[in-house]
Amino acid sequence: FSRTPATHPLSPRRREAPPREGAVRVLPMGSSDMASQPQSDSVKVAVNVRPLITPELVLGCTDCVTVTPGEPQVQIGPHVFTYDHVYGSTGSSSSLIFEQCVYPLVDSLFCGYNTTVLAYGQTGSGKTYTMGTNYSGESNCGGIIPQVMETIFKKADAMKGDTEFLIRVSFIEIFKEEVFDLLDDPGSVAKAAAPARVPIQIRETANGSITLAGVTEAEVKSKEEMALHLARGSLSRATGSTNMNSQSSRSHAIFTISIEQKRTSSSASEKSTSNEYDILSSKFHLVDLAGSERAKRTGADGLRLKEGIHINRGLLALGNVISALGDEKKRKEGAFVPYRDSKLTRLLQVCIPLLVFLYDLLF
Ligand SMILES: Nc1ncnc2c1ncn2[C@@H]1O[C@H](COP(=O)(O)OP(=O)(O)OP(=O)(O)O)[C@@H](O)[C@H]1O
Repeated sequence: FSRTPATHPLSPRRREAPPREGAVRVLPMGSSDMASQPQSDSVKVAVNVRPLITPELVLGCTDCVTVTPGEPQVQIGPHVFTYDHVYGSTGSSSSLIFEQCVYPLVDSLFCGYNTTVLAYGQTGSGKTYTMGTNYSGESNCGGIIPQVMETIFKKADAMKGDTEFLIRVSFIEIFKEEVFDLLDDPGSVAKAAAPARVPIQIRETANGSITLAGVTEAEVKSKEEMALHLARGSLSRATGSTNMNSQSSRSHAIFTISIEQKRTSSSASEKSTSNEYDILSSKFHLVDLAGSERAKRTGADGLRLKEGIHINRGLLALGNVISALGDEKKRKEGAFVPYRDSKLTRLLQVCIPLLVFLYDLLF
């Protein structure tokens, strides 16, 4: 069976820092199994503060984010924000992000939970770098996605004595409010502007789950094979140059790893006595959002400006969904959650239950 959480109520943050302006809300899981776990284990919100990059140093930019020593807290001017973790700058080393925030999710994946890591932040703040979405098999191996891939195959290898695995990947982007399959055509590069691209339709099944009609789900047998799909999809992803990022992602990208585990016959007899599963299915969604942007600072006009408007609209819809889920009173009253306001929230509706926000900071 698949232990996909069915609902996803929100609870207030455990720890508050004055003032609360701009604080990121936390989304806990909702199934009865998950509800029995401590909230602190369910959801984490982490900030990764990237260092200044060469063009910024050339312009004489300086850091304006201060990390409170020994605390997962950042200060920007008079405002203080507290999270579960703060990485980069004088906080913990960014190399710990995977171990502390993501590794436990890979464990959950193997226990049958759907899990999600979502990178959110201003354009140029380092989301793609942190997620490792552009991993080509050589560079950027410190990114989250390559480490997830490696860990999944290591775990699967260790379990292959009594478990069969079917591992598949899909890779989609939401570009100007249309969903595109990034794995549908191996040969094409930079297809975003090509009129021939046919968007995928989002469908809702009778039991309320969201599916993407005809999306490519490629079976993979090794980390290398999975990395090839990631690299191929990333090449197809819509990117463009703005004043704030020479290679700015112009779409929200979701790389999904699906795992089906089946006990082999040697362990089947144990299974019948231990009331275990036949097939356990779970998904890991790795979401690299396009960055929020201000046209004045990105210098966007024409097509870029239109893209920016779509990006901001999707992010605003995501914020509204999170706010709606975060209002405990409204939630208890069964208030409306505006999932249908954008394709992004529609798709994330299925993966919001277990969510790690990676909040990349750049000021
Ligand atoms: N931790 C880091 N250390 C060094 N360089 C970094 C780091 N994070 C990001 N960068 C650099 O900063 C630049 C912007 O990063 P990136 O493209 O990942 O931003 P982004 O948030 O994905 O932007 P957008 O939303 O526009 O796509 C890149 O040149 C990247 O190499």
